[in-house]
Amino acid sequence: MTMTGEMLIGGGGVYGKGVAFRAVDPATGREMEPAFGGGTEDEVERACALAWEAFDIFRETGPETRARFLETIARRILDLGDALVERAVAESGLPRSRIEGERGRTVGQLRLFAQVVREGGWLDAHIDRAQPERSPLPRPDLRQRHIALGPVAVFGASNFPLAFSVAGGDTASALAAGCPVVIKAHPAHPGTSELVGRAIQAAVAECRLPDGVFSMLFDSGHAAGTALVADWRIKAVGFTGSRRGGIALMNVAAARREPIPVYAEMSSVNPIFLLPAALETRAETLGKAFAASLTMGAGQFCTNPGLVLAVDGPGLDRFLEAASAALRESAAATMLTPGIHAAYDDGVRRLTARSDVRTVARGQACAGPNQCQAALFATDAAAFLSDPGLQEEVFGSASLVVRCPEVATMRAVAERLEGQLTATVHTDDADADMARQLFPTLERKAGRVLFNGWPTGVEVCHAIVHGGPFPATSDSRTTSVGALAIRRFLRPVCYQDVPAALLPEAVQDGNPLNLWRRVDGDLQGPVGRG
Ligand SMILES: NC(=O)c1ccc[n+]([C@@H]2O[C@H](COP(=O)([O-])OP(=O)(O)OC[C@H]3O[C@@H](n4cnc5c(N)ncnc54)[C@H](O)[C@@H]3O)[C@@H](O)[C@H]2O)c1
Ligand SMILES: O=CCCC(=O)C(=O)O
Repeated sequence: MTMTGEMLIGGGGVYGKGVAFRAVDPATGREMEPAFGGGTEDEVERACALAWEAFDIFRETGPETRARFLETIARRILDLGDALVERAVAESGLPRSRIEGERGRTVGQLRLFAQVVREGGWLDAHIDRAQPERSPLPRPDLRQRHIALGPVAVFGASNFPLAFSVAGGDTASALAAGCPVVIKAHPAHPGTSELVGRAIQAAVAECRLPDGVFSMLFDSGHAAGTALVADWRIKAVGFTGSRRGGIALMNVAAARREPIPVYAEMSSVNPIFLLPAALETRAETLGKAFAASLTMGAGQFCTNPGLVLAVDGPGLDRFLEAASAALRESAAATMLTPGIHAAYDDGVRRLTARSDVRTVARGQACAGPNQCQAALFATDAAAFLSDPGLQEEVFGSASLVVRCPEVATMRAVAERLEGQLTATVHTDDADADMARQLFPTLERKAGRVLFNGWPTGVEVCHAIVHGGPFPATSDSRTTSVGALAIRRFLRPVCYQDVPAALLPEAVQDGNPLNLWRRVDGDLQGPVGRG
């Protein structure tokens, strides 16, 4: 498939009339062909109009049609073969093995949502039948199902050019819910975006869905994205990126005549709590494994372990020695964009310059442009507690260790932390009481609480939560990864005394979709399904 630099609007390709830009290979600093035409308000308007036109038809497609559509996207992404992998590697600086793994995750994610759509649990069908004889007042016939919210604007992330981008979790869950998607492609990987976008466009045509089910816009600035979120036809937003970008879009959404939900995943330092007995028994193993998690993918994971808390003493010293030794061996790695690299270097410089923060170790020196040289810092709890600036994420392989005088201080620090995607505890049996005391705080602070593991590497499944209180996300009630993500793009509708001929299938008497439903308070199973 050749790249044209065109945006995809409905079934067609349109070369944007706005400012053109090229992708940059961060490993060489060179610009790549072709030039991508930036979107203007006219093109945003056209994409939103088509999405709105498609909405009522798409949202009422049956579960089987939508599931097949998601599976068709998955197949067409795989059909792109090596061309997709090569372009994604060149645009992101990520190694081939990582991109191949991410492609598998993206395809698996689409297939998971196909299964979710087929099962129909997301419809959440309830029926409370009429009780005309009830006294003192009769009860009307009441039925409830969930429907799609409307067209969704998705902002692809820079750090997962496949799994969190054009056909990533936000797009997959919105399409699964029955929402048309208008994606604002990330300018760091426009070629990858065009390839994947064309695969989705082809799947729309193959499944004979309305053209407006999917559109994709380019813009290296913010105008097209802002106009998209402001458009009255857009009813929700999915975003992964910086805190500043997420908050800017939340403000645009809140200022609309009809405010809409923004599901923004933004910033998290993913604290690691090393409890004393765990440190005592395996400080060296923990130090080495921590360094591996910290440097994975040049640290460009929102789950990167950017903060470590432990009680000061010989166990922590051994941990730091092992982590430092591993970090000193770690090669510098190419970051996603020159901008992200500059932000990393700035963050590291800021920490290095502080008198209350010590540089414990650095990775190997950079050997090429835009490389991340890993950095490990240490401070004490008093300094950390006195300056909220020390909680700020430095996106990349940088982490701060906080030396605490006692376990109670670890808990006090935990209480002061901002919302997080993850919180991790390393324990041994002898730490059980301390872990129990920490637990309620960690549940309040994070979307995922892990024991004796590392936060990088999110499983895509039913039980996962990739979310958390602000600023990890803008809405802690949900997740951007896993089956639950579909709920973000649905809302309940109640049908009161609606004639049988007008009732949607999910709440018709004969249960034609064969769903689990609650009828007059009793959970009733579908025929032939366990
Ligand atoms: N939490 C995460 O998973 C995560 C992932 C990637 C980057 N980041 C952070 O974000 C920084 C920049 O990286 P990035 O370019 O991927 O994120 P970003 O937030 O700058 O951009 C993400 C997307 O949002 C758009 N956007 C940003 N600000 C906007 C605004 N004010 N109005 C309209 N649209 C806007 C961008 O054009 C892009 O499409 C990194 O250095 C890192 O700190 C965090
Ligand atoms: O960067 C955000 C997502 C992180 C992730 O999916 C992972 O750790 O696997």
